[in-house]
Amino acid sequence: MSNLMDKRRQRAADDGERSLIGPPSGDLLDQDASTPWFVYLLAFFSALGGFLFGYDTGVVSGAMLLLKKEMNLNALWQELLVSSTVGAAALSALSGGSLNGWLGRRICILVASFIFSIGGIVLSFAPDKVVLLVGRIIVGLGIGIASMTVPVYIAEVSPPHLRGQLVTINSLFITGGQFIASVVDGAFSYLSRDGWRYMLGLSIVPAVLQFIGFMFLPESPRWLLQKGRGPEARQVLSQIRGDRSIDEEYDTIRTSIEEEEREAGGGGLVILRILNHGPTRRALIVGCGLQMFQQLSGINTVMYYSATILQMAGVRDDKQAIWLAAATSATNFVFTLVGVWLVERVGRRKLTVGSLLGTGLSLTLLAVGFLLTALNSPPITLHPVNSQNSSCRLYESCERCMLDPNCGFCYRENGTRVYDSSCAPVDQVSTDHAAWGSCSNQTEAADSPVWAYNYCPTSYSWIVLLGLILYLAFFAPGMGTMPWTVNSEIYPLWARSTGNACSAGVNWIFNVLVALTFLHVAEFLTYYGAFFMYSGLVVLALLFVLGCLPETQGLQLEDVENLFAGQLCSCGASSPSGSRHVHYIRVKGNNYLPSDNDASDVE
Ligand SMILES: O[C@H]1[C@H](O)[C@@H](O)[C@H](O)[C@@H](O)[C@H]1O
Repeated sequence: MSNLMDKRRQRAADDGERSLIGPPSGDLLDQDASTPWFVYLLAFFSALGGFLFGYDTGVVSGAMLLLKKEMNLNALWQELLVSSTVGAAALSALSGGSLNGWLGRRICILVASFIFSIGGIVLSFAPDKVVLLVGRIIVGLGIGIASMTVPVYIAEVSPPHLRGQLVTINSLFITGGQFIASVVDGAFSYLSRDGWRYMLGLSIVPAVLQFIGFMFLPESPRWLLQKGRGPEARQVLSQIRGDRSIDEEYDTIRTSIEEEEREAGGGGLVILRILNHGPTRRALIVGCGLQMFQQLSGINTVMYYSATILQMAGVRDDKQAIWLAAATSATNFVFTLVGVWLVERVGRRKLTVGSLLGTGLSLTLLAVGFLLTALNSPPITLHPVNSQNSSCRLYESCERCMLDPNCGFCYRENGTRVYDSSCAPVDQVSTDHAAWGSCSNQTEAADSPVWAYNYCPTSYSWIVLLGLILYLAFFAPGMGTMPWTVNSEIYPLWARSTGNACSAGVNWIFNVLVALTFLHVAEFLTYYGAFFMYSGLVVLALLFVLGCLPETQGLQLEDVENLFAGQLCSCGASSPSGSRHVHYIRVKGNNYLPSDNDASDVE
């Protein structure tokens, strides 16, 4: 298929020479033309899917604080309510590929927003934990479809020079959803009865808004053309491109679909065709690799663990911790905005490489903070007699005690001095207090002992806090956004739905894996070991990106495939300008006659 791109580029160059206005880079011309507001409207309504993804994954932590008290949820049920959504998202993202190719992007977004609405209703009226679980699974099904469809839809309707920015807006909406969820969690945490119903139910508002919006918004012109619905595609394209001539873009898409279909060899399972075809196979490896490394960089662990990091730093009050956790999501959101701003300025590759470098260093800083904390872990001074038949009596220091999920560290403090410390078993119903002893009934009194379930008091908490902020500042603009953006643009049309379904599925699978393994990894490797391990994984990610991620900035979607023509890890070497498709604008009565409608001479 790279031959076909070469042919097209050759023709483009020839045409450029013939053109009276010369062969300027089409990207420059595209950038000069103003972008119709309609494209922004489309991006906004689609990105509501990203918002719901962020809201529904983020809101559960605050809702759980209330739910576990009201419904007496044990650790297994809490785990189930969190992971079931992510697990369901993995399954629906994987199956969303065929749905997307068959029904189209628009219908899939409508289906996702319908599912989100039903999920929100089920959750907010749930009478018991089983119905809650059903609601969380329904919401997960919506998240999976939205996470793979929305970036594809935005990429397909965007003009090339804005594509990166508009798709990255979807990631901005994801972190925005997580931020709003944390604010809603904070606000409703004061409502101890039924507060969770509002937290979980509020997602109905954006879901319904998106559903109504998409009843009136058009299908992707690329999908329409692929289905042979040319006139409709032409109509949508002229609607989203405003006054600009769409002939060149329309013909490029049409020709490329025809050539793709001829060369990729029709029938058969798309995934098998992808695997048998070098360039798409390589694109799939890059896409899935990016999504895998996004999760292996530990973002969700760091976000989830931020509440504990804040407790380590001395925040004792529950309410204060909830609001500071909102500040963590706000940091993630603000730095995603930096990504939206940078993506069309520095390109995807540089942004990802820079982000990984910073992420790796911040993870190392986090690990060093935890290492210093462990090395200076306070000793256990009290060994109450009734702890004899629990594993907690075996530990001599806070570090070992808090790493055991059955135990917590109970102590008093005087300034930075820790005294009267013991290792006590955790209450089976709630990890908020010990099963017995002085930490079993927590009071607000200033002299009451402190119950540290999964952390140790330390004077190095500032290093950990600094590591956390730096981590988010580096992760969010690059690794938080680029895996979604790059995946929306690296596959040819025939492989786009399936490619995105696979890579989004990989994202969700690694999301569950990291979440389910973190506590065990911490138990075996300690916290600093776990964070050193994540930094090691980031080094691998960096090597992968340096070797394999080509720059897709400014290219028309139809030309991106060409970047994967060579050996897999020579991708990094390809320069965008070397493979850039040459466009030129047809000027009526100048280099373009109204009767000139031959696709072959417009490329
Ligand atoms: O891109 C997003 C974003 O970075 C979120 O903060 C994270 O929770 C998701 O797992 C990730 O896919």
